[in-house]
Order: sequence, then C-alpha cells, then structure tokens
Amino acid sequence: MAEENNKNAMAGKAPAKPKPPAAKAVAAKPGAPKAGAAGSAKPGVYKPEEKRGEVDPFGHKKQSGLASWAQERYSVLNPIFDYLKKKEVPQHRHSFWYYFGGLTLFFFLIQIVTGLLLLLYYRPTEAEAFARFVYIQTEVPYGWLIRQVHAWSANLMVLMAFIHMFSTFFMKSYRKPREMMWVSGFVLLLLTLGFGFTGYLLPWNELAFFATQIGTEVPLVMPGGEFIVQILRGGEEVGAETLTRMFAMHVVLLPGILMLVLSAHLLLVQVLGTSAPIGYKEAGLIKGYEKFFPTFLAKDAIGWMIGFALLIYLAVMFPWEIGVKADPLAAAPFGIKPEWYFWAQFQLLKDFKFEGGELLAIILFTIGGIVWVLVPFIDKKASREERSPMFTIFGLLVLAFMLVETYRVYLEYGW
Ligand code: HEM
Ligand code: HEM
Repeated sequence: MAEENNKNAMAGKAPAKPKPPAAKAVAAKPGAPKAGAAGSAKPGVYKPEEKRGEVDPFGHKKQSGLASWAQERYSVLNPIFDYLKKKEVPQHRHSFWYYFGGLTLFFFLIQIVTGLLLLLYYRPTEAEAFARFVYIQTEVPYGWLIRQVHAWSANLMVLMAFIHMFSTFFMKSYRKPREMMWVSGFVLLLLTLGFGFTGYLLPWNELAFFATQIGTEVPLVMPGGEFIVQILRGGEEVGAETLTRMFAMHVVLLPGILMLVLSAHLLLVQVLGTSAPIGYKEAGLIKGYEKFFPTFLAKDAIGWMIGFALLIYLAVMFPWEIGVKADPLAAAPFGIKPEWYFWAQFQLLKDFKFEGGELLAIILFTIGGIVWVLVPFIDKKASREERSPMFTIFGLLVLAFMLVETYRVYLEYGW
C-alpha cells in the first residue's frame, strides 16, 4: 500500500484513497476484537495477527515442519543479518591483509576453548601446578594435544595481532573516523601480551619461573617501581602468591577486560566498515566491493581453516617441552629469556646496561608506545585523505627496530 502510494506520488498522481480502516485500525488496539478474520474471535479476547513479518533472511521459499519452526525462531536475528548484509569490503591488491584481524580473533576463540579445558585439570598452587601440568600432558586423554594447541595458538594469536597492527598501520586504516579502532586495537595487543606473560608462569617449570622473575623485576628501576613489583608478585619474590595472581589475571581479569574491549573493537568494525588505502578510490584501484555477509565471512572461514591446519601441524610436530619443576632456591640457569614477543624490549634493556640505562630504556619505550597509540591523531595528512609518507617511514623504522632487536636475541640465545 505504502509502495503504491509512493509510486503514485512519483508519477504525479494523487495517492489512492485508503480503504476503510476496519481491520487495521482495530488490530492496532490490542485487546479489541478484530473485524474480518477476527469475526470469529470472542469479544475482549486478544487474537494476535496471523500474518507475521518476513522471517527468512536468505529469501528461501517457505518451508514446512522443523525448518519453518526454526525459521520463525531465528527471525529475531533478521535485523542483525540485514545490517551485516549492508557492510561491504573493498577489493584491491592489498585486500589480503584484511584477513588478519579475523585470524587473531580465531586464535583467541581457540584459546578460550582450550583454556577452559585445561582448567578442568590444572591447579594453581606451588605444590600442585607442575604435577598437574605433567598429568595433563601424560595421563589425561588428549590432554597433550589441548596443552600444545593452547601454547601454539597463544604464539599464533600474538603473531597475527602484530601482523594485523602493522598492516592496518601501513594501509593507514587508523585515519579518521577510525581512530578509536586503532586505540582499542592497541589496548587489545597489550592485553594479549599480558595473557602471554601471565600464562607463561602457570606450568611452574624452571624456565617459566626464572623468566617471570626477570620480567617482574623490570619496574624496579623506575621511581615507585617497588610498588608495581609487589602488585605483580604478591610479595618480595616470585613464589606461591605470584602464581595465584598470575592465574587470576590469566583466567578472570584479562579475559573479562579483553572481551569488553574486543566488543567495542568489533562493533566499530561493523559500524564504520572496512577502509581502503588512501587514494585508491580516486585512482580507480578498487576492483569492486564484496558483501561482508556472507561472502567475506565465508572467505574468512577458509583463512581460519588454514590457520587451524597450521596450528594442529605445529602442535603435533613441534611440541613445547615440559621442562623441570621450578626450584626457587636454585641458581638461575644460563640463557633465561622471555617469550619471543618480548625480545625487542629485552634486547633494548640489555643494550642500555649502564648507570641509569635501564630507566632510560623504559622511558624510551613508553614514549614510543604513547606516540604509536596517538598516531591517528598526529597524522593530520592521512585524516585529510592525503598520503603521509613520513608516517610510513616511521612505521618502517619501528618494524625494522623490532625485527632487528628480536633477531639479535635469537642470534645470542637461539630459539
Ligand atoms: C579465557 C581464556 C583462557 C583460559 C581460561 C586460559 C587458561 C590457561 C590455563 C589453565 C593454563 C595452564 C595450563 C598449562 O600451563 O598448560 C594456561 C596456560 C597458558 N596460557 Fe592460557 N588461557 C586463556 C587464554 C589465553 C590467551 C588469550 C593466551 C595468549 C595470548 C594464553 C596463553 C597461555 C600460555 C602461553 C600458557 C602457558 C602454556 C604452556 O607452556 O603450556 N592463554 N592458560
Ligand atoms: C586481539 C586482538 C585483535 C582482534 C581480535 C582484532 C580484530 C579485528 C577484526 C576482526 C577486524 C576487521 C577485519 C580486518 O580489517 O582485519 C579489525 C579491524 C581493525 N583493527 Fe583489529 N583486532 C585486534 C587487534 C588490533 C590491533 C593491535 C590494532 C592496532 C593497533 C588493530 C586495529 C584495527 C583497525 C585500525 C581496524 C580497521 C581496519 C580497516 O578498516 O581497514 N586491531 N580488527
């Protein structure tokens, strides 16, 4: 009816007179008896409209039985499907990089599932942690697989988050109006690194113990650093309290905060859509647009399956070792180093081994981090949709610094 009126209006005709209001007007009042079909209804008894809204988001033909029952139930999701169908992803020669946010998300989901399974057997006490960790590896059916997948997926999640960050940096996806995507993403990276750091101690083996000792003493060189160390360790030294704290952070605090920030990040992705590199639209370099739902999501799923195959291959072929139980009284073995994703900071601290050098290294790193997170607000050219080569060079320098420092640790300590 409304459509007919619109057509008429466009053709310059007066809109057709609406039909006598009987059925509609009465139906609008819940509780009032309906005319026509409702003629049979008893007065005062509410009979809902029999004809419902369109229930099938995919436009299939009407089905019967279970399928139609299910169709009616998921019709509440229609607005979401409709919204997702509106989102489009630009296709160009760098589209490949759009898969890495989804891959990071995928490995995080794997972490939740495997983490919850590990929780069934793990116990976070100084006396039991290592024994339970060995028990998971050797006795629990498929326990070894779950632990290896958790440990490998942690590494892959961090790697994907780094690739995602640098690719969005070089595509300048952070520019107006996506500044908060960048900021929320950066917070997600910090939280992911926090997961890696707190999870590392949980097996309570020698390597984890001493690496955590070195990691948690870094703030000592800062004014007021002792307070931070106390908070992290729950005492002067790494011990039973530290294990409890790391465990609580790993399975409660960090997942809670990460879920919140991730929801904001993904909501922004949906609302603002996917950006294209600067100038691509004007230069005709966009080959086309594809629907996020279901086309891009289906391609994302292929990426996830490849990621999953790689994960299982790594977990089975290159298992992480169990090590020996931590002995707080023993001397630190030679060659203790943190996880690879902290190697750049680790090397910088080693390079600055002079009086006051460590504090200087921390200050430099903190300033670097602040500048990095504020890039969307500093890069005015990009926000005006103009190329900003200075920022590309800045990004390349940061990437080169991280790679060189990481490689130097590899050369000195091996893998
Ligand atoms: C809600 C999600 C998570 C839960 C419930 C969880 C739970 C656990 C548990 C119980 C352990 C100890 C068992 C063991 O050492 O094998 C563990 C270890 C670990 N977790 Fe998680 N985790 C979660 C998410 C993550 C995430 C997102 C990351 C990484 C970025 C991560 C990284 C690690 C690491 C590196 C270890 C030590 C692995 C090892 O050497 O075996 N976890 N996690
Ligand atoms: C747990 C970590 C993260 C997850 C799960 C995640 C997830 C996602 C997903 C699924 C997308 C949409 C698809 C894509 O463009 O790849 C996205 C977009 C984006 N992410 Fe992340 N992200 C994470 C970390 C980061 C980090 C570390 C940054 C940067 C510091 C970042 C910045 C962005 C930006 C700027 C976009 C918009 C891309 C565009 O419109 O072209 N994200 N993120």
